This record gives sequence, C-alpha cells and structure tokens, in this order.
Amino acid sequence: MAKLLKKPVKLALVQLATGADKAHNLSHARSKVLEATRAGANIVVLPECFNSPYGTSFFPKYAETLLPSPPTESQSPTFHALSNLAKESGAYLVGGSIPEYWAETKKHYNTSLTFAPDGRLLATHRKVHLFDIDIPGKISFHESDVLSPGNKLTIVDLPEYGKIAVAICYDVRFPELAMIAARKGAFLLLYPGAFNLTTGALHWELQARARAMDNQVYVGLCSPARDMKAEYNAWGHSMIVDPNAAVMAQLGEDEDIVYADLNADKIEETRKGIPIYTQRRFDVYPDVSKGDVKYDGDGDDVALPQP
Ligand SMILES: NC(=O)CC(=O)C(=O)O
Repeated sequence: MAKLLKKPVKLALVQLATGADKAHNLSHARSKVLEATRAGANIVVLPECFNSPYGTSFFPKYAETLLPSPPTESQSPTFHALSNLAKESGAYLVGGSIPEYWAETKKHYNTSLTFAPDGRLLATHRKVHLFDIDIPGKISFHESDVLSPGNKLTIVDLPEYGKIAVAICYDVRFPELAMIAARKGAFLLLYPGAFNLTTGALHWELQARARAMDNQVYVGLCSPARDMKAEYNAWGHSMIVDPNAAVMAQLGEDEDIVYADLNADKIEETRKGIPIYTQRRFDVYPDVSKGDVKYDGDGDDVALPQP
C-alpha cells in the first residue's frame, strides 16, 4: 500500500496574539510564519479568525470578498497577504480562517484559505458546522446569527507530502468529517480553532486525541493566544497529536509556535499494531466515506464552491 505521507514533514502551528487592528494582525502573522519557516517548518498553520477578533459583531466589519476569485487587493488584503507570505516563506500555508462576505448572496462565512509555496490558492474551506451553543451561566454563542455554513469537506493534496484535511474549530466535534478525510487518504487533519475557557477545558485535548485515535492519523489544533481583555477568550493550548493519540507537543495560553516532525512510519506502525483499518464491518454499518459525500480533494481550488 502506498504511504499516506510520502516524506517527513515539519508542521508548525502559530498560536498568534490577535487584536482589533487587521493590518497589525497581518504583519504580525507574517513575522511569526517566517519565524516558523526559519525553524524548518514545511506546513504552517494560523488560527481561526486570525485577522479579526472572534465574535458575531466583528464578522461583518472584518469580512473580505473572495469572489470572483482571485479577489483584488482591496477586496481581500488578507488573500494577498497570505499568498505573498506562502511564496516568501516557501511553505504550505493554512491561513487559519477569516470572515468572508459573498456580495451576490449577501452571506457571510468563516473561511479558511490554503496556499502552496508558490503563492497559489490550493483550497478553501467554509466552516461547515456553525458554533451555536448555550451552556447556562457559562457561554452562549450563535455564529448562525451572522454566518452561513459551508457545504463541503476539504481535502488538500500537497504533492510532495500527501493529503491533508482542513476544517474549522466546531467542525472537529463532528467525527464524520475526520473519518471521511482519513478514509480518503489524509495523513493529517488540521483545525484552526478558538475554543473558549468553558469548552476548551472540557473538550479541546479530548477532541484532538479522539480524532487521531479514531482515524490513526496526525491531528493539529491551532488556537489564537488567550487575551483576557477581548470579548471572547480563546483557550490557547494549540497542539499536535500523533496517530496513536499521544500529544506530541502542546502550548500554554500565550503566543508561541508549536512544532512536530511527522513521518509515515508512525502511521504505519500504529495501524499495524491496532489494525482497525482492516477490521471494519461495512456489512454491518455503512462506510460514511462512500456515496454522496460533498468534498474537494484535488488541491486545486480555483474558485470557492457555490452553495
Ligand atoms: N469556537 C468554535 O467554533 C467551537 C468551540 O469553541 C467549541 O466547540 O467548543
């Protein structure tokens, strides 16, 4: 069987300190991504809503237009900053996520853009599962007050390394996405995300390790740094988990970069030891990766999907 991961790769998750100044967020992201690639990273990830504060009141104010693709500099300064940065750094860049506005439909999305080392847009992912929760006395948050959901899974082919899946934050709680991506050959599941002080303490590490354990692949969760002066306090604790569900590296709350070296042997060794991959009973239950699955998997996303 061909290896899922063709050669070793260094992954870096940038736990960025973000704020209200978009231009500063972009220039600060640039300096941290370049720091990561100077340290040898081949794939660099930014957090959810890295160019804006996280909150429904901020999404429309910070939203950028991505369609028609490619957008002009004034339609999406972030698109151009990320594309230039991927080129400058020579790495694959999973650009966290940004608030997006699609003028034609008047809809807003929480959207992630992935660029190749030559600056080409490789993939787009609009958050599929919107973060709508109510935990009395703790947190109430309703992304769907402002945002619309995306309608596809996102698998990106990085020719030198193999396939990765990109989804956003709350998407991690839906194991089907991870399972489908892994069964379609992803070696790494990446989630730019911003859990909070309530749900982060409960589930952040558990979700990362569960998705890795179920699928025997690497998982990376990339949060913004915690800012107790912000309206929404992100959990932090960006982490990389190996295919055996062990935490390889995890940050605290402050700005920092977490790195890990990923290799094919770890995936193969895990799957050989506990061979759930060959023991599934699709005669008893269906294979969720088969049938009517809406996904992009060619790593060549020239335009955003039309819902
Ligand atoms: N912010 C999110 O989308 C998700 C989150 O905080 C959680 O699932 O908890």
